[in-house]
Amino acid sequence: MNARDSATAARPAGAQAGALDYQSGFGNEFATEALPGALPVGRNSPQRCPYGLYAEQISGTAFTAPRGANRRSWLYRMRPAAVHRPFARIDDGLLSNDFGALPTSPNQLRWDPLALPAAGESVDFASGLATMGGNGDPAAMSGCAIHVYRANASMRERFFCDADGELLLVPQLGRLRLVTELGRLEVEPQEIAVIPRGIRFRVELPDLKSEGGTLDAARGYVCENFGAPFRLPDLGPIGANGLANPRDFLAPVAWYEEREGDFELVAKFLGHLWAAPIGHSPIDVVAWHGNHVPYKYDLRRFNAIGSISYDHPDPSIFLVLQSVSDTPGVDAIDFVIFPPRILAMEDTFRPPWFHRNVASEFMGLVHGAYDARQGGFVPGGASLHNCMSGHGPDAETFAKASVADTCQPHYIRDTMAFMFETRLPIRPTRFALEAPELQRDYFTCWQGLAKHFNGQP
Ligand SMILES: O=C(O)Cc1cc(O)ccc1O
Ligand SMILES: [Fe+2]
Repeated sequence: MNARDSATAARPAGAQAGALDYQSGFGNEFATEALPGALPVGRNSPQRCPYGLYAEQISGTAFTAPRGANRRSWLYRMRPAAVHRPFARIDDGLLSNDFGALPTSPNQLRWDPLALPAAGESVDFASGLATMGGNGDPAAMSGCAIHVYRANASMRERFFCDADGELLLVPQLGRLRLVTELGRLEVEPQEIAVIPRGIRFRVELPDLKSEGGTLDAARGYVCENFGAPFRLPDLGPIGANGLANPRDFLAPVAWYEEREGDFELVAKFLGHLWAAPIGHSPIDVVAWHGNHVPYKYDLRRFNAIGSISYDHPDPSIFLVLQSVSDTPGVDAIDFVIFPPRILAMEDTFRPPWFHRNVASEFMGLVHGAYDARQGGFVPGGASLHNCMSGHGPDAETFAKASVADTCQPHYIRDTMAFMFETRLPIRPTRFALEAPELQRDYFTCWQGLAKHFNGQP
C-alpha cells in the first residue's frame, strides 16, 4: 500500500501537527486547495484540470432550488467517485428504516445509556449504528432516522456514505475525527458535526486507548435527515444576532490522502447497507469549492435567549438548526438544545411546564443533568415523548420548583441536553423497544404528582 497525505505534503509553515484548520461561516461559498493552484480559476470544468485532477460536482439540492437554499460543491480529485467495483448488500446490523415493525405506543419512553461494545468485538462507526426510531421514508426524501453509535475501532480501510440523508452527529463520549472528502473535522462532546448527503468519509476515534487516549469506546447520537438540509432559522424580532451565530460554524479545508489498497466503500441507500470494493481511498480531493460541505459547531457558543420577565418560553427559543418542510412555519426536524443558562423569571414555575405537543420529541443528554427531570435521565441515555404524550417535570422537580425563591436568579450550569423534534411521530424500532436499557418504570416519575386541589383559591 502506498500512502501519503496532504498534511505532510503541504503543511503551512508554523502549523501544528495534529491541529486542524477550518474555514468559518454557515452556508458560505468556500474555496480551498491543499496544493497551490489545484483549484481552477474562472471556470468549474476546464478542459484539463491542474495536477491532472478530475472535476466532479456533487449537488445536495435541486439544480433549480432558490439561490439561498441551493447547495452544491465542485471537487477536484485523483479519481472520480464512479471508480469502484459494484455494490452488494451487506448486513444492516442494528440499522433499520423499518419504522413500523412493532406497534408505536403513545407511552412516554426512556432509556438508560446504551451499552458500549464488549472488549472482544471490534466495532467501527459504520457497523456500530443502531436505530432508535424514525419517521418518513428515505425513498420519499422526507422524515428522519434517529440512531445511536457505539464504536471501539477507527475506520481506516472502510469508508461510509449516506445517500439517504445528511447526518447530524452529536458525540456524547469521546471525540470523532471525521476524515471526509472535503477535509477533516474533529468534534468532541458538546460539539456537533453535520455531514451532507452523499459525502464519503471515515471516522477515527482519537480518544480510544488503542489510539493513545483513555477510553474503551465512543458513543453518541445521530439524526439522519432524509429531507431538506439543515439551515439556520430566521431570527424574527430577536434581530440580526443570537442563537447559533453563523461565524461559529466551521468547515474543513481541503485535505487528501493518496492511498491504494483493498478498501471497502459502505453506502446507505434506501434504508439498507451496501458495500463495494474500492482500490483507493476516496479521500483524494485536492481542492474544492462550494457550499455542500461538512461542518461543525460548538454548542457552548450558543447564545441562549430567554424570558427576563415571567413565564417559561416555548423551547423553539433554543433552536440551533432546522430542516424545513413543504409547509411554511412547520419544520420537519428541529435540532434544539438546553444549554447552561440563567433563569430570571419572577413569580413563575421555572422548569418546563407540563405539556402535550403536536410535534414529537426525542431527547438525549450529552453532559450533566437536565433541569426538568432529576433522576433517570443521564448522559448517554434518551427519551421519547411522541405526539400528544403528556410529560413535563417529574414529581421531585415540581415539588422543588413550586417553592423556589423566584426573586433570585437560578444558574443552570454543567448541562447539555438536546432534542430532535419532528413534525411526524417517531416510531421506535424493534431494537429500541426490546433494549434492556428501556426503563419499564419511567411512568412512575409522574405518579407522585398528588392532587392538591382543595376547592380553596
Ligand atoms: O419535554 C422536554 O423536557 C422538552 C421541553 C422543554 C421545554 O423547556 C419546553 C417544552 C419541552 O417539550
Ligand atoms: Fe417536551
